[in-house]
Amino acid sequence: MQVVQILGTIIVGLSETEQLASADRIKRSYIWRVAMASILVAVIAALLGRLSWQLQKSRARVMEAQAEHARNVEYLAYHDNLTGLPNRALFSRLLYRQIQHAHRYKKQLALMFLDLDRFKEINDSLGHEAGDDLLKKMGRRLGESLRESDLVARLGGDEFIILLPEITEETQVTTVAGKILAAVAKPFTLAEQEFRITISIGIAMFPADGEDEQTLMKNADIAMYHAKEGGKNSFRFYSEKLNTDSLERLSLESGLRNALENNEFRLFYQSKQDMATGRMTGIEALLRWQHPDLGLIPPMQFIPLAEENGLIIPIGRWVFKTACRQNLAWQAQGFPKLSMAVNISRRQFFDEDFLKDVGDALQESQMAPELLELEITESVLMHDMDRTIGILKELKQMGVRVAIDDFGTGYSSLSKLREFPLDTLKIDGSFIQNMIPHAEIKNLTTALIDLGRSLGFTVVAEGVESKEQADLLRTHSCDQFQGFYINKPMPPEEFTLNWTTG
Ligand SMILES: Nc1nc2c(ncn2[C@@H]2O[C@@H]3COP(=O)(O)O[C@H]4[C@@H](O)[C@H](n5cnc6c(=O)[nH]c(N)nc65)O[C@@H]4COP(=O)(O)O[C@H]3[C@H]2O)c(=O)[nH]1
Repeated sequence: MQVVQILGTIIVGLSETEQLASADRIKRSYIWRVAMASILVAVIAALLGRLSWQLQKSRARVMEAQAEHARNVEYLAYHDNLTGLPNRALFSRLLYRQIQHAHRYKKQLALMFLDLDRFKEINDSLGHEAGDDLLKKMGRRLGESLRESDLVARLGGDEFIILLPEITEETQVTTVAGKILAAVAKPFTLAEQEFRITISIGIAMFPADGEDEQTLMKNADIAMYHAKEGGKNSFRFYSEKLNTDSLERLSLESGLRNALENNEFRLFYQSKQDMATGRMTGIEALLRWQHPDLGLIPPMQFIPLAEENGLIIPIGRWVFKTACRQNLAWQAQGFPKLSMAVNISRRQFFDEDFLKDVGDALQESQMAPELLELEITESVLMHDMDRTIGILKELKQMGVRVAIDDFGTGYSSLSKLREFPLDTLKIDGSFIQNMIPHAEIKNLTTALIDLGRSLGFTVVAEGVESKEQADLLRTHSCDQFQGFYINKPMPPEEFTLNWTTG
């Protein structure tokens, strides 16, 4: 078409230069348009290329994000999100593999079950944040006291588990357990305060104490339970004997269920004295279980069990009814009117029928409310402050007295103590028994006496065993005391006899 135009121009008779100039213009315009078209095509191609590259990149990003998500899900499924340690599921897998390996190469393994002593108390008194903080710090400390090849995991709550592979002799395990106890013994800073924490460790060995995961875990748990029973802050290897003891615990539990019906509980009584005059000021009722086969069982062996399974509620009801009745019986026999103290466990105190049960016991026995003193521990006090204060106020309205028991062993916030409507502060026996040999405990005990008195409480020293202790307490203006130095807890008949003659 353009060639025809050029020929057309020549035909109309223009000079050669003019004709060439015109053809040249048309040619340049043609080249320019071709160049523009090529650039356009190149730009479009470049844009398309970039688009496809971006598409590929974003596809790769999506795939990477999906992989990352899958990795996160897997991490969360196999790790404890508080401490970042492997969780039960991952530990179980790794343990299974290690057992197979140890089996094939005839090696030993050690499984350690760890449980924090009194973790609940810390959680309850300092709050869950401090409890979580402690668990995180504990996880880190455990990791630091082990070798790379050892494995530590958190099973949940305050339970940790450790696997030591390639053990050749038991002493290696003992060394590691000692190292762990020492690492944990250093103070922890929680809620800006320093705390000392202890743990109990139960150890089961592969293959001696079990050849599969379940048996090893169960036996390490049994050993841990016995380490706790034996005074906490210690470790214990599993043995057949421990297993028998655990079976005994089970039978104890089933026996406890029938003990109330079978009338197997007894109350023993211990008196309190005025420090200055030596006059008897009150009586404490202490529970015992007269087991048909095992004999007289002290409360600490079955009360935690009764707390766990809820039996403490009917047992506790029986305790304050019996104690009120006994007090009235003594009054009827002509003995002076004295206060009767009864221990209340946490589960009982927060039970919805608690106030009604106290009221019923008073009404039924016709004992004056001001003669009933309920002893609660520091951990009850700090568990749920608002609720506790509400219950204490209602008890006050009923005229009942309240004592804080085992004072000094918990984590009471001293500044909060004044907010509770309490009457008596009982200093724990462990202070009294250690204040003569240890000057710092003596100072602490006298500080507790001063604190209690300054808050207007009656201060009672528990567990006084010697004249020396009683004399020291007297010089520091303690109000009353209780302990083997005066008398041991005894059955009502013996108590009556003692009262008559003493
Ligand atoms: N080493 C020593 N110990 C002394 C001395 N004087 C008294 N004790 C013992 O110290 C414990 C004092 O009672 P607690 O601190 O309330 O501690 C009580 C209390 O927390 C709990 N408990 C006892 N009876 C009941 C009850 O009826 N209900 C509830 N919930 N808990 C109870 O069981 C704990 C232990 O009671 P028990 O074995 O009777 O032990 C009693 C008592 O026998 C002494 O001079 N030296």
